[in-house]
Amino acid sequence: MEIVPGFSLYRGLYELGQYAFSGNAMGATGMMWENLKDPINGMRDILIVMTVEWALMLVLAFYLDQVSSIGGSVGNPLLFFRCLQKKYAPPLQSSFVQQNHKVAVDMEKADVAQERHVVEQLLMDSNANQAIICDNLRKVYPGKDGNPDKLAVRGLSLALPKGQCFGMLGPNGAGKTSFISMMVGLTKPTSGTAYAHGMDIRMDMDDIYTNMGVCPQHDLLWETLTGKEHLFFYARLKNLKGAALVKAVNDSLKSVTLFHGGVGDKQVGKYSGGMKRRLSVAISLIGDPKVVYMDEPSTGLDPASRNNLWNIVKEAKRNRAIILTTHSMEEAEVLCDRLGIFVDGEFQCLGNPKELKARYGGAYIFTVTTPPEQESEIEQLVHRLSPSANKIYNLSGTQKFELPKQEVRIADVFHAVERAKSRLSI
Ligand SMILES: Nc1ncnc2c1ncn2[C@@H]1O[C@H](COP(=O)(O)OP(=O)(O)OP(=O)(O)O)[C@@H](O)[C@H]1O
Repeated sequence: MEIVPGFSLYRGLYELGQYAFSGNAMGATGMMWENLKDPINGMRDILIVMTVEWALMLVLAFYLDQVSSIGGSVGNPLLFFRCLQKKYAPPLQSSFVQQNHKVAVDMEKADVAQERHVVEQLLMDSNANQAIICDNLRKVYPGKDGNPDKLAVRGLSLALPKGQCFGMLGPNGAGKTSFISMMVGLTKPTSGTAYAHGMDIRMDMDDIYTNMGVCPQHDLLWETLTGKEHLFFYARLKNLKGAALVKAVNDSLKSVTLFHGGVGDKQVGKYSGGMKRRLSVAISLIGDPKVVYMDEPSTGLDPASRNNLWNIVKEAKRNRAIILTTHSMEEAEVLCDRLGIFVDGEFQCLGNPKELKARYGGAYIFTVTTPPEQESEIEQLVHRLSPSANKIYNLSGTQKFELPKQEVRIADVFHAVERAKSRLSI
């Protein structure tokens, strides 16, 4: 019975009480140290049992405490020990991780680290006059249906002055739209923040909106409204009124070449893709916003419409800060003063487009336009010239390929094209 902690405690107290009672009656002392050895009172066994049980209960209490904090692994004690091992494992040596004989070094690229440093300095300087400052911006989408969390943007730091167009160049799923969504207030950052002219995107979004323009990735237009009506609507949201409102709308239509011939008065449903995209850009620029975000503004446009749109953006960037996302290095080169290659939620490098191209560009870009039915012949020709050529663009007969520099000679490409001209309409 004494193995049960409550009974051993009771037995010990009882024996102490008995000794005290009889000692009191006989004018002697109560229990002494030497009485502990007496096998009749069993005090020694009681103390041993209680000491051992105290140690066991301590371990059990620690286990239950850890299990409840790990979350429901009572049925799997191994999981507990694995977690414990992980939790109390010695820290890894600095940023070196030895994995399967490969040494991975977690090191931020020099230009990205430099940008982070600039941002830190600017944040400490109360007179800093930057149009946009992003401070360690992170976006994590919680995992659903047992899938792990998705880290879409991993600690992005960026400073952008007025008059600069910054390009974010990256593949699908890199996190460009997630970044823009945070900047325009569609989603909240998981951590970090950003400032547009000193206003915090976490608290001052209402004020930021009055000075911000957005060209979303997909045109958000009403098919039954005219281009002009769209611009009137958005201009009024920017508090334009009276003559200033009419002038702003007409100037805007002219700037995107939708003014003449009454195009601005046609319903948007009748617009071509290029016209819709130009209207979206005009909407983003109406009301003279000081900060503009453009998410892949030229996606899906033919070369002529794209050039047209590029001219509009070039003109627009003069007195504002623009952040533009794109898949095209060519677009970034034409429009952007500075460029960041954005992959897997973080910048891989930052710099001006020429600098980055000189540093990393190992390929020629070969663009060719033919009637659509001759596309496959062009593709075969390119692969004969350069077996590992990569097609990066294809739209109604216009194809663009990346040819690795070490695989082709420019002269061979020109000769091949000259010969092909006799059979193809290049
Ligand atoms: N609401 C969401 N919930 C969960 N995951 C998301 C959500 N939105 C985006 N993601 C994931 O985050 C990652 C980044 O997506 P994002 O759309 O920002 O990339 P992107 O660079 O804009 O791609 P694209 O060029 O195709 O538009 C992707 O893996 C995507 O699947």
